[in-house]
Amino acid sequence: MTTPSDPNRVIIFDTTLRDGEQSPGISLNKGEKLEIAHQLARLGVDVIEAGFPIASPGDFEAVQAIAREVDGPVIAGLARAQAGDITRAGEAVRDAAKPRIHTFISTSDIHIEHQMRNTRADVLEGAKAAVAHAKSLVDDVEFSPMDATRADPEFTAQVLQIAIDEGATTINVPDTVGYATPDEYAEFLSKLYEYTPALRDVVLSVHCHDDLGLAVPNSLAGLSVGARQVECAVNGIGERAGNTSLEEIIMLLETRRDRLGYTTGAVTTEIARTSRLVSRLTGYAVQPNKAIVGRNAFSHESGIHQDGVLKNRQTFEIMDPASIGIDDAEQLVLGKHSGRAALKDALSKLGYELDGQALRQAFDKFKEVADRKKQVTAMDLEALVTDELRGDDAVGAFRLVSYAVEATSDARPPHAVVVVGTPDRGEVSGSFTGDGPVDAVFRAIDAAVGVDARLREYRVDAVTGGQDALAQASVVVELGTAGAAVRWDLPGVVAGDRVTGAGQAVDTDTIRASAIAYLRAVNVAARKLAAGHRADGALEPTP
Ligand SMILES: CC(=O)SCCNC(=O)CCNC(=O)[C@H](O)C(C)(C)COP(=O)(O)OP(=O)(O)OC[C@H]1O[C@@H](n2cnc3c(N)ncnc32)[C@H](O)[C@@H]1OP(=O)(O)O
Ligand SMILES: CC(C)C(=O)C(=O)O
Repeated sequence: MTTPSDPNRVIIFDTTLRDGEQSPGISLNKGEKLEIAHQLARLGVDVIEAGFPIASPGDFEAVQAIAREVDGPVIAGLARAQAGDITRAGEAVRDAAKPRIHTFISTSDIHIEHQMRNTRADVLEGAKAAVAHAKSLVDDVEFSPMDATRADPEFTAQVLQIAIDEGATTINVPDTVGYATPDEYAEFLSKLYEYTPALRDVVLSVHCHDDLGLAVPNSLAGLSVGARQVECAVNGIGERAGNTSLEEIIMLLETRRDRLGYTTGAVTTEIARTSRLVSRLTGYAVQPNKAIVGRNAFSHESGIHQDGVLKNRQTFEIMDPASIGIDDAEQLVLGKHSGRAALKDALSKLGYELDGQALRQAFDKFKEVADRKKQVTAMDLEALVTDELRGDDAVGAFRLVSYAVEATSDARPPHAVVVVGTPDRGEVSGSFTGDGPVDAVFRAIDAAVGVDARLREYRVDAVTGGQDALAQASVVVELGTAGAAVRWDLPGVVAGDRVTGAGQAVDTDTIRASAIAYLRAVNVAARKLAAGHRADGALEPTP
């Protein structure tokens, strides 16, 4: 490839389809590799390392298909310093508009002695032959001294000199086992420049692994001493702990261009889509707190942060989610650390404009739920607010004060004791032994209040999924004066009237939600009775 004229332009070399695919459990077929390669081209990467053609017929075909079909980036195939590998890689990338062969051989003594079981002289010879062979097939040849950061820099420099002499146009210095620290890596590269001045005539590349979590900092350190190509993989996948994460390095360079001065050709708005595609096709989920593409990367949960973001996003955000292609980031996540500002904002998005006492009430309820529930979703919030807005637990109605239920798996039937606040008689209590815990609570309520309500419908739904989901209880009761022991005076109640009342309530505790819903249903029915409604809904003229 032609070297960019801007000296600070960083070449993005994507190895998702080669080193990324080396992650345990990942195996991409030709169609999947093509789909990812097309997306990488849309993302504007400069080089796609499409695979290791000697590895399998399938990988060869995938590299060949990418070379033939994907326009824009350089298409590279990896090859050991072996004639067969290089020939195969050459065949695979031949039809690309911009083909590259990337060949490598180790320069560390540990690899020379224990893996390749040969000598430094063999490595010098192997590198020379490999680069010469690759150069006979394509113009664009990249050479890597594998395990360089654990190798003798002088010997590595000697190998690099040979590779450059044979026509390598990019020299990539891998931290193969993710061992170097940023200072060491920068120093190592500086030494290579010192020992091999010809390195200034080619592109120096960095390829870092994340074994100690230093892949991105090491890549940045490499750039600081002159490297201008970064090898990286989407979502940071790759051998063992993975490679430099593509989205992190690109957004680091783009976001901190003010300080660092580097540019890339990346279309950053394609980052989120690329991450999702790679995650879906590889089966590798992205951790929620992953920088840039994690679900939480643009979310704020705590009240102080949310308040700041609502006032001005820059208070707690260094990047705009839209810049990586996220237009609908759920920025404010409601949980136990959230404050009124975020709650008010979330409610307003749901169409509820709450202030003053109503907001305070909703906030208290929200905190109560958030203490028991990891995250309060929009659906939870809506259920809570409508619950709160029903407001019929207030003055003039029955309201649940407390309940206790005893339910066991032995023969004893469940027993409930309930205390209810009444409009005119203070707190009254009742108890009942029922068929089930909910039945016991409902009948204990009847006993406390002094009604003979008939349960017509009862349903419990989970508002959202998960173990800590809010329960929404829906109850319909029928209440009548005929034969019922109604022991309170309601103005206008006519003997023989029967009416229905419906109530709903939301709580993390199913029994509590059920009890409140039941009392609300009783309140509604009692109000209807007082107003002279019949069970069929028609108005009964009161005498
Ligand atoms: C750091 C990296 O990520 S390097 C890339 C790693 N990626 C892969 O290995 C994925 C694809 N690999 C494969 O499919 C297989 O390993 C193949 C097809 C390449 C080779 O398979 P095999 O011939 O069965 O060899 P095997 O994998 O058992 O061993 C690797 C051989 O390559 C040799 N080798 C390793 N690196 C190099 C190199 N850069 N140049 C030359 N030879 C090398 C080893 O010394 C060993 O040779 P030996 O069998 O004579 O001891
Ligand atoms: C082949 C080389 C570049 C490699 O993947 C490594 O050393 O990690």
